[in-house]
Amino acid sequence: MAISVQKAIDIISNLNINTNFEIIPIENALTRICAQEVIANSFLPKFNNSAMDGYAIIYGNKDNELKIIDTIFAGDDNKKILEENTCIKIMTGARVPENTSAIIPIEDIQELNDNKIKITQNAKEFQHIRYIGEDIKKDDILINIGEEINFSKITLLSSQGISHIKVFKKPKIVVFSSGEELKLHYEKIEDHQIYNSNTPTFIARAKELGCDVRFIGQAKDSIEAIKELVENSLDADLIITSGGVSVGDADFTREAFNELDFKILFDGIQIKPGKPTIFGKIKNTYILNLPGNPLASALIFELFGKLIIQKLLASNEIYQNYILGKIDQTFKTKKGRVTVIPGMFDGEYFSISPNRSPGMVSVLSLCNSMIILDDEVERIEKERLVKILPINWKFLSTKEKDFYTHE
Ligand SMILES: Nc1nc2c(c(=O)[nH]1)N[C@H]1C(S)=C(S)[C@@H](COP(=O)(O)OP(=O)(O)OC[C@H]3O[C@@H](n4cnc5c(N)ncnc54)[C@H](O)[C@@H]3O)O[C@H]1N2
Ligand code: MOO
Repeated sequence: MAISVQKAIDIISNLNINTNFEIIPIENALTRICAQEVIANSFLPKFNNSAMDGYAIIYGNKDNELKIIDTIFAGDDNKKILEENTCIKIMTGARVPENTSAIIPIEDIQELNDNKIKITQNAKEFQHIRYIGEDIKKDDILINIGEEINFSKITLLSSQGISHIKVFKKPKIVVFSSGEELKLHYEKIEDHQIYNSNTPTFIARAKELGCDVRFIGQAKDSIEAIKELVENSLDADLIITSGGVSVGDADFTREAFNELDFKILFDGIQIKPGKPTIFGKIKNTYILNLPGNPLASALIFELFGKLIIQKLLASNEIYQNYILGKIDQTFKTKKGRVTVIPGMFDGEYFSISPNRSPGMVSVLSLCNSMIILDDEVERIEKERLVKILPINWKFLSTKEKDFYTHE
């Protein structure tokens, strides 16, 4: 029995995932999910320092002639302090003398004789001093468990001198295909045969999402052949396959799974396209069987498969997020089932893809997003705001959101 979209999401978000971790150099950590709370071990800046090339002064002396008594470069361990009516030349990033109360940029002074300067512009007390800890405080949480290590996290880690980080192991995903009419792109095909485009799509997308992906081939149309491929892959966290589950005479996938003690988590989702989606588990390996129709399988992958992968990655972003944009045309549809509509969002308007039959392969190459209509929607007026779910940009949320477009 097909379940609701909400129920499918609940099942996915409540999956109990066994996670493993490893410790790796931060250089290799990009896109990995952090498995530890990273705490700042020092203040940043570590010391008060100059934000400008200029002169450290005592603010109360700003209207006087000031004698230059020293020069400090970034990295110097200079302990000299200012005396009345003196200044110290200082470079950007250098530690400021302890009693500095302003930095005067080099552009704002006039050089006088006798190694003296005069300030020619207005100055404010404490200007151009970067204070200890104003950026990061010691013991601040820098990265939470479940956050993805991206470039800006690498900035944090390296700024603290953290060389290694604990991350969750990449999930192992196995992809195989069934359906003897399908040939892989490197095989010769006859006129009556078609290329398998789903399998390479899942492989590419699972890799993009940060998984270790293994392709184990094409099953012949027999229960035994499919069983063999599945049994061979039970070391994986997730097996993704497509097709072979509808009512056709050559649809053996379902029987093969059943013979392997398949525990069904859901069998069918009340959604269009993509109803014949099956998700379950054989031993410790999840199995996602997507519809054979290429567009249906790709959209279902985006809506549900991506969330399953986020769970397996141990990411804390396990829900869809959306962007609000206007629809560029009035749209009519039949109500009664949640509908996924692919389209192109240009930053302001969402344009529904004119082609969107579930069996098409070309559609998503011209789309960057989708909208999800709830089962009550019959008509959406032009210019109305709709909730746009990005497809090939990762735009997810740590909180579950209502992403339906309501009438
Ligand atoms: N009598 C009925 N027929 C169908 C129903 C139905 O309810 N009653 N549902 C239709 C819907 S909706 C879908 S979706 C498909 C689901 O079929 P399967 O998931 O079992 O997939 P297949 O029958 O194997 O293939 C369907 C279609 O997709 C093409 N395909 C399959 N795999 C690939 C691949 N790896 N790469 C490219 N294209 C693929 C396949 O050639 C078929 O054209 O069933 C409908 N029929
Ligand atoms: O529902 Mo099928 O999933 O239209 O392609």
